[in-house]
Parts: sequence; C-alpha cells; structure tokens
Amino acid sequence: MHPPASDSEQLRIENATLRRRLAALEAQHHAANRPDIVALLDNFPGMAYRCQNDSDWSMDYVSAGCLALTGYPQEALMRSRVIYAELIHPEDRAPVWTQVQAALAAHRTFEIEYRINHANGTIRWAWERGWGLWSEHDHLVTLEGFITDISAYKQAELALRDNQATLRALLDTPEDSMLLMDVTGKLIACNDMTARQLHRDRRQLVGRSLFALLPAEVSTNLRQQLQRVTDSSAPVRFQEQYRDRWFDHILYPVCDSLQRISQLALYSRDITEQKQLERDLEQLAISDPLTGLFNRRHFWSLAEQSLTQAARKHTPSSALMIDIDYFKSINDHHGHLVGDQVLQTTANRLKDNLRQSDILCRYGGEEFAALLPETDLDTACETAERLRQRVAAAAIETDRGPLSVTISIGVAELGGHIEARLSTLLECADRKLYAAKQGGRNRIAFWTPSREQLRHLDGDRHHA
Ligand SMILES: Nc1nc2c(ncn2[C@@H]2O[C@H](COP(=O)(O)OP(=O)(O)OP(=O)(O)O)[C@@H](O)[C@H]2O)c(=O)[nH]1
Repeated sequence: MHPPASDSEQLRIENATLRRRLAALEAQHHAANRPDIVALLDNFPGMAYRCQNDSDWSMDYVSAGCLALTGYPQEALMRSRVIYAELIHPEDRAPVWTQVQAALAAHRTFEIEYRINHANGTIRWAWERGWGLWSEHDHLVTLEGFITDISAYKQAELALRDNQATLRALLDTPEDSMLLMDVTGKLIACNDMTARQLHRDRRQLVGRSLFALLPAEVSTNLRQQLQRVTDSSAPVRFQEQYRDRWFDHILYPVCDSLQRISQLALYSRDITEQKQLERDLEQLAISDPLTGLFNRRHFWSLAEQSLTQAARKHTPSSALMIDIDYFKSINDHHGHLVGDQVLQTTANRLKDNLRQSDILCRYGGEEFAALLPETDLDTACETAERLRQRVAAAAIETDRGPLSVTISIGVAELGGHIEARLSTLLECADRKLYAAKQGGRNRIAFWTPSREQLRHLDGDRHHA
C-alpha cells in the first residue's frame, strides 16, 4: 500500500502522466504520417486501423491490407462508402460491440474473433486486437488496432473439432472399451465404456495407472502382454476370462516420430455371449441332441486317442456295447415320444454309473457304446453288471406311466500287451452283445479275444 499523497504531490503526478500521454499521442501522430510507418502498416498482413467508437465503427484510417481482408479498397472504408460495422457478420455485431465497450470501460486492450462478410461473398474469420486512445481529460479520442484474417487457422481448428467429435463418437461405441496409455500403463485417454467397466468417472481416470485400477490377476496378465508388444513392436491379441465374463483384447503399439513406442492403445470387447455361443455350437457338434451323450463321431475320436495312450502305457482297455431290450415294442406300444423318454433316462442311468474318465456315447438308435480306459475284463464285467442292475432296478417314468426296461451288454477286453484298432475292439463287444441277446437278454456276455482272434477280425492288417 502506498501512503496517501499530498495535494501538491498528487498534482505533480497527474501532470507528469498527462505530459507522458501527450508525448505518446504526438509520437503516434507523427508516426502515422511518416511514409516509412505507412509503408510498414501497408505491408502488415492484415489491416491496421483507427476508427471512431460509434455504431458504424467509422474508419478514419485503414491500411492497404483492408483490400485482402474485406475485398474493399482503403478509400471505400475511409470515406464511409462501406460501413465496417455492416461487414461484421450479423450474429457477431452485438458481441463485438459488447466486448469492445467492456474493454474500453476498463481501459484495457481487447482481443476479439468474429466473422466478416468479404466483398466476394465469402465469410472470413477475423482476429482483432485494439485499444483506445484517451485525451488529457480522459475522453476517448479514437480506437486503433490490427485486424488479421485467421480463416485458414479457424477452418483447421473447426475441422480438428469435427475430427475430435467424430473420433469421440467412434470411441464411444456402446460395446467396446478403448483406451490409450503410456508405456508405464498410465492412462492418457479412454472412452465411456472403459470408465463404466472400471466403475469410475472418465475424467478421474486420466493420469492414473491402469495396473492399479485393475484386479491383480488381470493386471499381471496385462503387464505381460504389454511387455510382448514392446519387445516385438507388433500388436498382440489375447483373450481373458474375468469372473463370469470373457474379453477379447488387442493391444497396439503407438509410435512417435522417431518410431519409438511412446503409447499403447488397448481395444477390448466383451465376448461372453459369443463364447457361450461357441461353446453351445461345440457341444452341439459333439453330442447327441436327444440324450446329451457324446455322438458317435466324437466318441470315436476320444476312444482312439485313449487306445493309443493305453498301447503306449501297456494298460488294458475294455469296451461295452449296450442295447435296450425289446425297444421296438416300447415304441410300438407307447409311441416314439415315450421311446425317447426311455432313451433319455437310460442314458442318464448309464452316465451316472460310469467313471468320469469312461467314454460313453449313443452309438445309434437304442444302442450305446462305452470305452473304459485302464480297465481289465473283471472290472469291465463288474461295471457292466452294475449298469444292467441299475437300469433294471427301477421302472422309468414316462408320459404313459412307469415302464420296466432292461439292457443287454457285450463286454470285450484288450490286454495291455496287445494293440488293436478301436473298430476291432467294438466288433468283439458287439459279438458278445449279440450273444447276450441270444442268451435271453437282460444279461452281460464277455470276451477277451486272443491275438489270433483280433488279427483275424482285423483282417490281418494289424500285427500286435
Ligand atoms: N423312440 C425312438 N426310437 C428309436 C430311436 N432310434 C431307433 N429307434 C427305434 O429302436 C428300435 C430298435 O429295434 P430293434 O433293433 O428291433 O431292437 P429291439 O426291439 O430293442 O430288440 P432287441 O434289441 O433284440 O431286444 C426301432 O424300432 C427303432 O425305430 C430314437 O431315437 N427314438
């Protein structure tokens, strides 16, 4: 705070200020009339001006640049043949007036942007910086300043804004999450979906470490993937399960002008529904639609793999061929729908009474096949007998009431020291199934074929 000045001191300060102002005005007056200053102003890219603070912005002086800026020559504006205020775009006239008056009231310079109508019919963007000149009695004498054509810059700015809006619209797709981070994992930008998935406001996320925001296991995986991208400089695609949801991610490197990876873009899509569909399709491709057991084709592929392993490990395997007795008469007496119910319940009872590692399928019609890995004949017969008893033990509930059902089973064993094709083993079991049927049904029949018998069945194509 300055101490209050005495009256004479106050007068001395005001005099000095007035003298300084007068000197400045004189200097400006001389300068404006000096040919070198005029040439300088005329070469200025844009228009230098001196005008009245009236509603026309009546021009006392404009430099030659007014032709390029407005399309009108100096004389037209200086003799008020063209009113500058009328060149200002109608929507911008009032804001221009208000801003200039506010600056003048505060005795400060003003900087304004507005549109002007060029003589050639186009609209130009102008940037103006001006100020007031004041008399010694503090009266506004005139306004002066510079006006520059910034149309090119403005168009670029508008195009950039449009681009940003388009990019934002693209980024804010409802399903996908997109984010940009630096190489340390710090978030630079992200879309709304990312914010929603991280349960945060988007603005709060910028600058934070993505690793700190993610659950530990997801974060660890992301770090590894980030390392892969920075090591290879190539995008990496990976899928990930988090809780009950599946995500498909693509992590892209973003390089700076020196081709160094400066940022990474992560694009993620929730593919839970797609995964479920894939799983359903896979299930459909490998299973029998009526019973839900494996279909014959898938059984074949699993059972062959199992036999190959058994041959390598010299462990025995057994096969069961299982057939519902008198099934035709169930169909004939009660209809196909009841027949189907019998098939479904029988399939469930078989499945429930086998081990997880046993491979069971609906082989066709009312026939089922099972391959029992690491199972010798005794165990296979015990298993078959258990299956037979469980099916026969309780009547099957159907739409036509409870039905008693029995099954016959053919059992064949392949000793650990013998190799044979799956078709040969199943053929052996099928022969025994036929024997069980012949023997009166609701029974099992078994066989451990010798090498010779297998070779014979195999058509001499395979040598154990
Ligand atoms: N309901 C129903 N019946 C089927 C299905 N597939 C095959 N069948 C029927 O199963 C019956 C099988 O009859 P058969 O081969 O004569 O055998 P069976 O009557 O069980 O006689 P045995 O096996 O000698 O005890 C046929 O009537 C087929 O139409 C199916 O998916 N649903």
